[in-house]
Amino acid sequence: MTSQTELDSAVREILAAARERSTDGRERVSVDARSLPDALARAEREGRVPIVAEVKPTSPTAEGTRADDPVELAEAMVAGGAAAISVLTEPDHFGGSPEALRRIRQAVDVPVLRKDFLLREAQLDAVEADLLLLIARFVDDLEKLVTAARERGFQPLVEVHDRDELEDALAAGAEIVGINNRDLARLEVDLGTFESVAPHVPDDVTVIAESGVSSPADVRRMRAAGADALLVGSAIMDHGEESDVTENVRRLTETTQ
Ligand SMILES: O=C(O)c1ccccc1NCC(=O)[C@H](O)[C@H](O)COP(=O)(O)O
Repeated sequence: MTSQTELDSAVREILAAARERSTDGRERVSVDARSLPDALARAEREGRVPIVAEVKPTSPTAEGTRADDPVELAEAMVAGGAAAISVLTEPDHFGGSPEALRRIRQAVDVPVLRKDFLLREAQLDAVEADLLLLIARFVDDLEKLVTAARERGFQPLVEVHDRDELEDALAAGAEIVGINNRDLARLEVDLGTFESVAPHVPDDVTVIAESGVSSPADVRRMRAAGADALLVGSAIMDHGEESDVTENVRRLTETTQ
């Protein structure tokens, strides 16, 4: 785990809030998950770039907040060809909620990823989702949380930012790895991160390029570097302009080589 003093102040606040959020009275969930690898394969067969489109009302680096109904946003993303949907459930810094994810998963038929800052087992039970994000940098016992996620039926997506974290993720049994181009210590984005870490991911592991993808040229770059899928939030949500989410997704899913 990274020392707290090395982290951007916004990330320190996010983690502090995650630690304090109550998990009282929760029952353990049991999920019948929709397969992400199957959804990615289907997009490939149908000639779409596999995009995991993110419902992210706001963020510490966003220029504003989108107040649209999250279900309408997710449906619009699927209409644009998204292979899966990622939903921020963090309430204080990203404007998300477990309830928004629950409604979205009911409304769409693609896999839904719960994107949050999960630090301990009881936090996994807030809502049913097909995939759960576990950030290697922030989790003390990654193998324990990967196992706990699988016991509930979730597909864990383990996020890494460098080779050491990738080794930790693989040692913990990760079968789906996200390489985050955003350095969560400084919040700077560099697509070169994916290019440097992805060659070390074994062929039988699904690898997703996360963050900083905003154009067809970025899509081509990440695909050339080996991305099985791309996770895109800001460029689709377009917080400043509030442009058409379906068109924003379609521009990426229809990217040709
Ligand atoms: O997006 C942020 O501002 C942010 C700030 C602090 C911690 C995490 C943050 N983002 C989490 C993500 O991983 C992204 O939402 C996701 O990968 C999509 O990235 P993007 O397409 O660049 O919005």
